[in-house]
Amino acid sequence: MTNYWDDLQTIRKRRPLIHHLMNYVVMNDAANVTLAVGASPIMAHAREEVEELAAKADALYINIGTLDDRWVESFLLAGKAASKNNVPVLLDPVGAGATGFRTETVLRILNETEVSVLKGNGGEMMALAGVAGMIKGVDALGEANLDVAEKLAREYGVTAVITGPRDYVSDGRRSAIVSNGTPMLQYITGSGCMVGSVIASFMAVNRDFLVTSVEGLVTFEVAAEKAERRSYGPASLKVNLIDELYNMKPGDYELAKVEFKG
Ligand SMILES: Nc1ncnc2c1ncn2[C@@H]1O[C@H](COP(=O)(O)OP(=O)(O)O)[C@@H](O)[C@H]1O
Ligand SMILES: Cc1ncsc1CCOP(=O)(O)O
Ligand SMILES: [Mg+2]
Repeated sequence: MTNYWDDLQTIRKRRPLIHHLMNYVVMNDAANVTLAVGASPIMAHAREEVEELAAKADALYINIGTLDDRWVESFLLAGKAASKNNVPVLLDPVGAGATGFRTETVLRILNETEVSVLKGNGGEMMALAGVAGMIKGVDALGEANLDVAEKLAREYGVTAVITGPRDYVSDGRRSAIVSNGTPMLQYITGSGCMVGSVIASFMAVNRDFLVTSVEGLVTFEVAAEKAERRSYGPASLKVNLIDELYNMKPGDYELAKVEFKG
């Protein structure tokens, strides 16, 4: 089912264009991570150009992290243009549940555009499933579970990806749990945003979104595990992580810890 290495090679060969509407905090890191896996990032959120770019991209990544009214207009314009042109969309609901504006914006994007993958941390995804109080700003206060991923997948017609110590993935029919990664990822701002860039790069070359979600999670997290061995703390982890993504080898995928269900 998953063919990590073949899909990574396809990314490196085709260099798909990944249009990001990415928050200001993580914009530079997400671009570097996208380049390191072999795809081609553009970070663009002006309403004057997002439709044109999203329509021609190989995947669209909407991350609401530093939203305001103008960004929201751009999210919807880009999402609709992508949907109309069969471009897959990944949505990261950063801080959903922390404010009404964030939750409402996520629900508008889900209702008005064709989102393929909804990826958030445990607190954000629990909030979207109707469980309040598990988010502080952009950080989760606890873990979710596979039932929540299945519920969200069915309710919104998406592949739901809930990140955390273990990642829960479901398309409503099939599910998977990914147990790679390292706790030190919690000390880098944007680790969730960056794994989104890797998943979006896989979505650009394979339309089985349960598979591409697992491929993106495993690629990012195995690279993080390797990077941690050479890192003194979070700052060097981030640098080493980009290097390890760039240097992924077929044998690295033997470290994948994935349990498929259904
Ligand atoms: N305790 C942990 N152990 C291993 N990996 C983790 C841990 N916490 C987070 N991760 C990994 O870090 C990345 C970001 O996840 P998370 O921290 O949930 O997102 P966010 O940064 O959006 O809050 C994911 O790849 C996730 O699997
Ligand atoms: C700190 C912060 N504030 C607004 S967006 C952002 C980055 C969030 O990144 P992540 O969701 O990967 O933790
Ligand atoms: Mg996040």
